[in-house]
Amino acid sequence: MADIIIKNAYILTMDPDREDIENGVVVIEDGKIKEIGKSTESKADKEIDAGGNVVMPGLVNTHCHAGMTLFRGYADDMPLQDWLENHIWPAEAKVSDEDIYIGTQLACLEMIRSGTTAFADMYIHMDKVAQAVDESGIRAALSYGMIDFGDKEKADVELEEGSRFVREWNGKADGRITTMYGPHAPNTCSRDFLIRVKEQAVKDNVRIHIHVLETEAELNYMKEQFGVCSIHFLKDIDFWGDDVLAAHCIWLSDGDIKILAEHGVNISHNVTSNMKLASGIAPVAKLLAVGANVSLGTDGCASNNNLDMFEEMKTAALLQKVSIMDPTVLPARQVLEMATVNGAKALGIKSGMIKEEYNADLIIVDMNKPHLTPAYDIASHMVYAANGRDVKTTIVNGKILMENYEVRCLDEQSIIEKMKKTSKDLVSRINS
Ligand SMILES: C[C@H]1O[C@@H](n2cnc3c(N)ncnc32)[C@H](O)[C@@H]1O
Ligand SMILES: [Zn+2]
Repeated sequence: MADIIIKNAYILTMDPDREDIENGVVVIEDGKIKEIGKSTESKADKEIDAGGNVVMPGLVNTHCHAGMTLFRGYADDMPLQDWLENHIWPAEAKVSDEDIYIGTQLACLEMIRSGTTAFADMYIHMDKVAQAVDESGIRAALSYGMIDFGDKEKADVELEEGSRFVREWNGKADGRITTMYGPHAPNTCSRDFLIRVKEQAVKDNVRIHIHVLETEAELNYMKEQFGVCSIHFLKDIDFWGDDVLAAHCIWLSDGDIKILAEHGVNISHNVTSNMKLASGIAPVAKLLAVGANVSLGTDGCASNNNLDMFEEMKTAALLQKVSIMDPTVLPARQVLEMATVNGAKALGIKSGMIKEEYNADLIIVDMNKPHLTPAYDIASHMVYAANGRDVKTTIVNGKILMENYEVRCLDEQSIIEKMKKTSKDLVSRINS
C-alpha cells in the first residue's frame, strides 16, 4: 500500500530524460516517489485529485538566512556595508534564541506556502533554526555563520561552535536536516581560518556554504590584501570543489568563471538581494554557458524582502536578459532547472525532479487563476506568470505540509501574532 497517489496531474518532471506527462499519476511511498506515469495499479491511503493542475518538484532556495524574517523591512535602501555593519549586525547582537526560533518558524511557513521544499541556511542561534525546521517538516542544509575577523581566539570559538552544530544535527529530522560549515566570506574570515574550515569540512564529510564576491569592495579589499581576487585566493588554498556552495559570485572575471566551473563549485544566484543592495549583476549566462552549476536563492528577508522563489526565477531571467541585451538567455526551462535540479545538486540532496526513487518533495500549483489563463506553455507560466501564492499543496519527504492552501504542522495565526509581538520587543531592545 502506497502512502499518497496524486491523480489527474500535469507533471512537470524536470527530468532531462523524461518529458512532461499530461493527465499523469505520482505514487508516493516511504518519503520517496515510487512511480510516475499515465496510470497506476497501486492503491494508497490518501488520494489527491490534482484536477489537471501542475505537479512539479518543490523549489530549492540555496541561499537564505531564514531567521532574518525578524528584520523584514527593518533597514531598506542602503548599501551593503552600511546595512550590515551599522544596522543588521548591531541588531543581531541583541537577538535571543526565542527570536530566531520564531523568525525561522515564520520563514518555514512562508517557504512552505510559496512552494519551497528545501533551503540552505547560514545563520546564528542554529539549534533553534534546526528545531524550527524539524517541527515544520521542511528540508534544509544548515550552517552556523562563522566570522573571525582575523582574531585567533575568535577563530577557535567559531570553529568549535560550527563543528558542534555540524555533528549534532547532520542527518536529523528523518534525514531532512543536513549540515554544512558556514564561513561568512573571504573578507570577514582570515586565510588561516578558511584553511582550517576546509580541512574540518573534508574530515567531517560535509559541505561548505560561503558568500563570495558580493561587492566590488570585497574585490578591492582582497586585491589590496593578497594581490588576487577572492576566486584565485580560494583556489590557492585548495578551497574550491563540488562540496562548496558559493553565494552571490557577482564580481567575476572570465578567468574566475572558468575556475568555478572547472572545480564544480555550486553557485547560488541571489538576484533580488543583489538588485536591492545594488551589489551588481552576476554573470549567470556566462557561468551556465561553461557548465557551472548555478542555482537560485532569496538571501535573507532583510534584503529581498520575501522568500518567494517564483519571484526569484522571474527576476533572474529578466535581469540577465536586459543586462546583456539578449532575450534568448535564461529561457524558462533553464530557469526552472536552476530552481529545482541545480538547487538539489548544490545541497547534495536527491530532490529536484519528479522521478522514481527521488525524495517526494513536490508541489501542486493551482492553474485555475486569471493570471495563469490560457496556458500554452507550462514552464513559461511557472517562471513568468505564476507566483508563490499560486501554490496549493506542498509535500516534503512524502508528508503533506500544506493541502489546499491549508498549512499543517505550523500554527500560522499564532506564528504571525508572535512575530508581531517579538518585532516590537526587539526594536525596543535594539534602541535601549
Ligand atoms: C550569517 C551572517 O550573514 C549576514 N548576512 C545577511 N545577508 C548578507 C549579505 N547579503 N551579505 C553578507 N552577509 C549577509 C547575516 O546578517 C549574518 O550575520
Ligand atoms: Zn547571504
